[in-house]
Order: sequence, then C-alpha cells, then structure tokens
Amino acid sequence: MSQLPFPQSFNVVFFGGTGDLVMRKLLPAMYQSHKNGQLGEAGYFYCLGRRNYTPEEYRSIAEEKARHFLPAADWDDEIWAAFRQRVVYERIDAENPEEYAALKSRLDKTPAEVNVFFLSVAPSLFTMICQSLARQKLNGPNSRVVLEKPLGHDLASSNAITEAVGRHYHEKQIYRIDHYLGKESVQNLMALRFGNALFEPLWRRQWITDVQITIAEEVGIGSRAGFYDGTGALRDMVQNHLLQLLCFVAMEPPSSLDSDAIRNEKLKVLECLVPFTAEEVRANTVRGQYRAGTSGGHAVPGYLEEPGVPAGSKTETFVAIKAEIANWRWAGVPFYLFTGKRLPKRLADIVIHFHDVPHHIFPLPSNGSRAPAKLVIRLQPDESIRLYLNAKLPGHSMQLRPVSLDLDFTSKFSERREEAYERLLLDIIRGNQALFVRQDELEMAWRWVEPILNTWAADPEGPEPYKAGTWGPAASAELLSRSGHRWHEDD
Ligand SMILES: NC(=O)C1=CN([C@@H]2O[C@H](COP(=O)(O)OP(=O)(O)OC[C@H]3O[C@@H](n4cnc5c(N)ncnc54)[C@H](OP(=O)(O)O)[C@@H]3O)[C@@H](O)[C@H]2O)C=CC1
Ligand SMILES: O=C1O[C@H](COP(=O)(O)O)[C@@H](O)[C@H](O)[C@H]1O
Repeated sequence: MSQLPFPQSFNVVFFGGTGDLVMRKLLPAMYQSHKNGQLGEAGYFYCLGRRNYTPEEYRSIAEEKARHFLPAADWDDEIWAAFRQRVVYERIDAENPEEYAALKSRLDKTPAEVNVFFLSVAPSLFTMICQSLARQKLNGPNSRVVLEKPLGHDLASSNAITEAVGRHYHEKQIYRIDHYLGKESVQNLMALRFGNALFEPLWRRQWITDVQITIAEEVGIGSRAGFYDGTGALRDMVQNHLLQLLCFVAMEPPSSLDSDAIRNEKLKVLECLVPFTAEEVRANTVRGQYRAGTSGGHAVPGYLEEPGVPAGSKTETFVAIKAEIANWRWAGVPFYLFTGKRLPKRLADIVIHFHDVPHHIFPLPSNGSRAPAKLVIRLQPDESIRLYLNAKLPGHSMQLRPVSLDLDFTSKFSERREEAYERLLLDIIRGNQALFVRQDELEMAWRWVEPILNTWAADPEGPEPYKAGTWGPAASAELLSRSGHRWHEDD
C-alpha cells in the first residue's frame, strides 16, 4: 500500500469498453484522476467492444454517460475535452484470436512502460483473451491483467480461471478486483487498528463479545436477473466483500504495508475460519428472498416478479451467517455477516461489541437493558467511527445512557474522497497489489463458502421470504439471540 512511483507512460486496455462497468465506473474514475493531475502526460485508455463505433461516436457516448454518473460539481467541459484525447475506441471480437494482431499494432503506436488489460467482460472470455494476448506477446513483464468478479461460481470453476490465466500471467501480474478494498473507509480500518495503540489490547476475545459486519442495500436486483439469479447473495457479496472485511477486522498486524505482508495476514484469517458441516450450515446460516413490499416509500415487486427471474427461483437475496475464527485472538467470538437487497436502507457497518462491566453499581436503565460499549465503523453511506460509551444522565439519579464519541471523516478532512475504482486503477498502473485479492485468498474463501452452497443446494425448502423494506427474515435476529446477542440496529 506504500506509494510506488507512477510510470512515465501507460496503456489501459478495457475489454468490455462498451459495457456498463466501463461507462458507469471506470472511465468516470479515470476522468477524475486526470482532473486531479494523477495520470501524467502519456496515458491512453483503449476501450474495446464489438460494436461498430467510430472513435468520435464512442467518445460522445462515453461523455454522455460520464456526465450522467459523475457528480455535477466535478464536471468540467475543458477538462473532459483534454481527457477524451486519451480515450481510443477499437472494435474487436475477443473470441477471434485473429483480431488481436490489430490490437498489438495499435498498442505499438503508443509504446508504454506499463500495459494493463482490464477484463471487464464475462469470465467465460478470460481464457480466450489471455491466450490471445499471450500469442501477441502482450504478457511480458510490463503487462498486467485485471480480473473483475465473479471469479468463478464455486471452487472448481474459480480454480479453472486461476489455472487458465496463470498459464500466461504470473501472480505478480494479476490484479483481482474487490471494489470494497478500494473504499477509503476500509483502508481507514487499517489506520484505526494499526495506527493507534489504543485498540490493540482490546481487540480480542477477552474484551469483545461479537462482531457484526453488515452490507445492506435498499435496491433490488434491477435489470441484472441474468447475472444475479445464477449467483445469489452468498457468491455476490459474502464470498468476496464480506469475507474481505472480516479479514481486515480480524487479521494480525502486518509487518509493513507491503502487498504480501497484508495478504499473508488476511490469508491466515481465512485459513482459521471454521468450516461448516451440513448440520452447522443449517444452524448458523439464514438465507432469504424478498417479496413485494415498499422501498423509499414506493411499492416494489418481489424477487420472483422481477423481469427475467425464472418462476420458482430459489436464489437468495439475503444472507446472515454466524462465523467463527479458530485462533488465539478470536476463538469463541461470533462474527455475524449480514447482507441483503431490498432492506430498509443502504448501509455498510462494522460493529464491535465489547463486554459489559463485571459488576453493576448503576441502576438498570428504564428500557430494561444495559448497553455495553460498542465501536461502530460506518463504511457507507457516510464514513464515520463512533465509540459508544455509557455516561451519566444529568440530574440527581445515577442513570446511565450511551453517548458516542464521533469521528466523522467528511467534516474532519477537507480532501476529496476518491471513488474505489479511482484508487484501484491507479494502484494497478503503479503496480501496487496490496488492495487486490491473491490467488490463495480467493481459493480459501471459496473453500469456506462451498459447504454452505452445497447444503443450500440440497435443501428443498429454499430461502425464507422477507418483505421488501424490512431487515430480512426473522430467523436472522434469532441467529443472534440464541447466543445472547442482538443485531446492533436493535440497540
Ligand atoms: N456493472 C457492474 O457494476 C459490475 C460488473 N462486474 C463484472 O464486470 C464484467 C462486465 O460487466 P458489465 O460492464 O456490467 O457487462 P455488460 O454486459 O454491460 O458489458 C459486457 C461487455 O462485454 C463485451 N463483450 C462481450 N462479448 C464480447 C466479445 N466476444 N468480444 C468483445 N467484447 C465482448 C460487450 O461488448 P459489445 O456489447 O460491444 O459486444 C460489452 O462491452 C462482468 O463480468 C460483470 O460481472 C463486476 C462488478 C460490478
Ligand atoms: O459487487 C457488488 O457490489 C454491489 C454493492 O456495492 P456498493 O459499493 O454499492 O456497496 C452490489 O449491488 C452488487 O450486487 C455486487 O455485484
């Protein structure tokens, strides 16, 4: 994560240049980096697709999308006019190896210190693309390949991608994106833990009762049924984003900010995750599927009524899991993972619940429950860290009430906060792998998730229904209450 020098020149080749991810996230992110003067003089974005656009047609479409997706305050006509000179559209059918020679000739016109091949296409094209690039000798030491999720739908298919890409690119050239790692707040978690001595002595089983990691989404699946129905929340969110967040919470201090120092520590956490038997899957997981309800005050359809979802689909849109990490620091501390679509609001939180005091001398609060200290790290929509402690209510009684010590990043720092893809793309160009998932981490994450997938697949019952706009099936709250814990939203 330490700052590496930015190369004098680079080419970024976006396979999938006409697709949603490039138009909505990647080009706007690079416009921002250009605007911030972070791209140097000689850097080009080759955007590839099968459509017959002229370069100018493509640039106009990209401009229209970027205007739409960027905050209005960040738009500047003159800056875009300069940025669009970096954007070059090229037609290619990625499945036709003969067409790569033209790509090679095009890149030869802008020889660069670094060539990045960003595969923003379906994983079924990864093998063909890597093989065809290698045939054109576009896999030398100055080449990097970027893989977007989903990286497989189970361990075997993930390993097949690893093997196919690994035939042509070394691990040091492969960047597996988990965009959560590009979020400023996730890096702040490292700062909180390893830049302050305060929390380290408390960050363990002796002081912590449970950890809750939530990524709640208000949106449904939108128009993504084709992708989502074959995927589900466990593969879409838990296997990657939630397990990565769990690693950042649970890992030991890395010896430095070196990519492998960090990834070695994350891997150890994944290795310590206790694997579930089928019976434990039934006891420690809840899956749900939304039904018609309300969202943002509007009536919304259930998952099964979404366009493109097959009748009777058993795909889960909500997951709650009680996980355990078997090591000296965390043995016996449940890590609750929650994620779902069509929940009441967009929210990503990491909540650390601390033990209560060993002996109470203050009266029981009027609501009948005490509130031991907790730390709430909010990743989105706003970014903050709040430490809730008990304080005395003013007056003659000795009643306590939780109050929070607040650190609100937006008000504390005037600097602009980068979007995840800005940070991640610049890191790729620089050659910094710290915020990218290493092959062994990917494999361990799939190993842990697979028994859950298999048990659910064999279960004729399917997911439990929950009404859109609620916090998921009631069983998810029971998952906590059985162990004497409460979901922090209930506090
Ligand atoms: N969109 C998102 O927010 C996210 C997407 N992803 C992943 O990123 C990848 C891309 O997603 P997204 O942009 O949404 O997908 P889209 O369906 O919007 O775009 C797919 C892209 O692939 C291109 N493509 C398909 N087949 C070929 C081919 N044979 N040769 C050349 N190009 C081809 C299409 O080009 P054309 O149409 O011109 O033929 C198009 O540019 C997927 O794997 C997705 O799962 C991951 C995280 C978030
Ligand atoms: O990877 C994915 O993430 C998004 C949620 O990302 P966020 O940054 O908006 O929190 C999710 O909607 C999508 O289904 C999934 O593929």
